Amino acid sequence: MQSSTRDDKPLYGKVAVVTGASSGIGAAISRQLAAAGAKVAMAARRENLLKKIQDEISKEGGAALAVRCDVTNRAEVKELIQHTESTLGPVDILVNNAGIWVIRCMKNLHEEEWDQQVDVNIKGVLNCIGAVISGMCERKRGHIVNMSSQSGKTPLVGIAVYTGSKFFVEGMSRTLRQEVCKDGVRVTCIQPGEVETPGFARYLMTMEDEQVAVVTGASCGIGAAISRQLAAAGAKVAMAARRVNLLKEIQDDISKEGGVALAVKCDVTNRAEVKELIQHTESTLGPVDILVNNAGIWVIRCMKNLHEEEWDQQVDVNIKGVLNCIGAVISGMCERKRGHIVNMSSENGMKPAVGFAVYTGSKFFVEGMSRTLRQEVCKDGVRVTCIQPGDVETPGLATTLTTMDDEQCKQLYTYPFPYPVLEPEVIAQTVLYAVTTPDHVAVNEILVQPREGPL
Ligand SMILES: NC(=O)C1=CN([C@@H]2O[C@H](COP(=O)(O)OP(=O)(O)OC[C@H]3O[C@@H](n4cnc5c(N)ncnc54)[C@H](OP(=O)(O)O)[C@@H]3O)[C@@H](O)[C@H]2O)C=CC1
Ligand SMILES: N[C@@H](C=O)C(=O)O
Repeated sequence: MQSSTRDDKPLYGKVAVVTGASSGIGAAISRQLAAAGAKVAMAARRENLLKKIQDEISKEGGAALAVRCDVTNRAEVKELIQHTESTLGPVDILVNNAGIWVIRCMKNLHEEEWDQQVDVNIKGVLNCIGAVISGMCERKRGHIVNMSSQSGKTPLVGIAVYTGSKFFVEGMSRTLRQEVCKDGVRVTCIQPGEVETPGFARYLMTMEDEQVAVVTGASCGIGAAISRQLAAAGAKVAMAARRVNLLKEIQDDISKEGGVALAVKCDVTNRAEVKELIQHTESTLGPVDILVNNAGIWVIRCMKNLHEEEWDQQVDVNIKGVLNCIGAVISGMCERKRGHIVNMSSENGMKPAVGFAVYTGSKFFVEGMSRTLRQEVCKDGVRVTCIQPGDVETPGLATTLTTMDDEQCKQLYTYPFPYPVLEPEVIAQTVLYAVTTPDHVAVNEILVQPREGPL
């Protein structure tokens, strides 16, 4: 069995187990992980299909192992992991992809189908986690990726038991994440919409053609990282903020790297300035393909302390500023039948946090508006993505946490954090991933947090 020889591959030397690997998403995941340098144990009941994929991966210079396994059989799952570990090494990544669904209303009472879906989608996932979790925690390293579904978030007539099983995956995953986050183990849920398998092999994260992106809040922190990343991927980037001196420094850096960037002074709370930003961008770089609404501010202070001017500032930037930018690009994007709006939300768009009430409200606004806008423009060729970061090391984070004067909040939040937080580049990568997927693909939400700071 050949294994990856180049150690510049991101998963070089890692061992991955992928269930449901004989077709569809599981086969595509296996190929992608092998191409990234991992040694992949592919598990499914149809061993003949696995061996075909194994041969294809080997011809590409990858390392794959075909293992017949029915995930509903705990003994077979334990054998799968033992065989993998003795052949390839300790398991670093488990992808619980095996799953089945039947489209039939419950009132038609095909209870044996209920049992089958529970056995594969719930017990099968638990069997696999049970076989790897102790080893991962002992090694202080591991990643469990559970294939959930859009049905893990919203109900759909005819697939009640399937939906229930994916809600199980979501709930169990969120709890397991909290349990093992300090053991060096990460837990990720993937929530696909309809997927036409067989898979597609095009490598993501590269831009098909020169696209024009506008990034607000680009003078530092996450916005600066996004600008650099998009420019490096080939986009022409208009960077907007009030501190144009900082923008110009970043523009120079990008130019030295051979990229194309424009520094534009703009206060997103000023609608006229935003319209001028877009007009200048379109006349200089071309029609706007991507808008990244990144500019945002927050103040850590309990509402009862009544700093109402801070409330207004956060509403003006995080809500009105976002609306001003969308208002300046949405018609053009719909006319061109092409566009991508990326709204920088936050983990605080998903949960409350003492001291962040108005900020949290602004991010909940972003989430609700984005979900609705997405439905309005999805047939106009326009996509809307929300990025939901946990704590990210930026000037904003450092400033707000070190200048906090609210006693109640000072008891709650320490800085630096007791665990590693995210780098701005990590968030920039999520934006690049979302905007480089093919037009028919919509990455709607990406929640990315410090491993030890899960929701
Ligand atoms: N850091 C974190 O932990 C997290 C941040 N986020 C979100 O990420 C985004 C960026 O945060 P982060 O990089 O940390 O913040 P920073 O404070 O480091 O940077 C904020 C950026 O926004 C710009 N900005 C602020 N107000 C305005 C305005 N009125 N008009 C134009 N630009 C403005 C600033 O530029 P200038 O002052 O030059 O105008 C700066 O470039 C925000 O939306 C934030 O809510 C979400 C989750 C976590
Ligand atoms: N880290 C928060 C801002 O400080 C956020 O999650 O947005």
